Amino acid sequence: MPVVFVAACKLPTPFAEFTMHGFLEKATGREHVVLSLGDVTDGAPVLGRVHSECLTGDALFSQRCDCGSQLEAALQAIAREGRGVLLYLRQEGRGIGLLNKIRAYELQDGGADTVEANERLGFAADQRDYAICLPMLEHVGVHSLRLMTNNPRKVKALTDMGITVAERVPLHTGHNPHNKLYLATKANKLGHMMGNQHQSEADPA
Ligand SMILES: Nc1nc2c(ncn2[C@@H]2O[C@H](COP(=O)(O)OP(=O)(O)OP(=O)(O)O)[C@@H](O)[C@H]2O)c(=O)[nH]1
Ligand SMILES: [Zn+2]
Repeated sequence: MPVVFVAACKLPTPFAEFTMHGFLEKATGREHVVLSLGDVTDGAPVLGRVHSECLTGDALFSQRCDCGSQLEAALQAIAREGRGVLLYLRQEGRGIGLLNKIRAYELQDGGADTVEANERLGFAADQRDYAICLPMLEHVGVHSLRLMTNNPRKVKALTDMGITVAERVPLHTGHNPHNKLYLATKANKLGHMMGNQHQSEADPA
């Protein structure tokens, strides 16, 4: 088992009182969490978000990306529904870590885009591995998601490991003048879907 469950507690937030489930990834020592709300074990597709850590956007209000705004919007949507899960994965900088992300930002300050910067540093454009999601979702009893994301590779990664993604729910928020090029590059080079169309299993356009 790549991750082991360690402990769970209540997590009151401005949006709702979630339950926070903590996990340890044995190979790396990374600590991940799932926030859950309501009964997510009844088998019906669960509104969910698989969020990759972004210290700058999630905690420090950076406008270089859309992460903080997406995190808040996802938690609000789950709270509105009264039911859902958010996986917070410690995959900072698409898996390259905070200091390398700062190196990548430095290159971007000199004109590189987000993909070129990673490649110049010797990394793939996206080094994330979603394998840990399966045991985390199994632990909280979720097998089917309505996934809030614009990233089709995230949908494919979860589907390939046996999670049903019943619907992709677009998550367009946090656009500002500082992240215009960043978002355009995600759409052009990383395949992110910037349209607002919801996609369901029955309608996999
Ligand atoms: N290497 C690198 N990582 C970045 C950069 N900007 C944001 N990130 C990281 O990218 C991750 C978020 O990925 P995104 O590509 O923004 O979005 P996503 O998770 O693939 O897709 P969504 O589900 O639609 O949000 C976080 O781990 C951020 O720290 C960057 O310029 N370089
Ligand atoms: Zn970010």
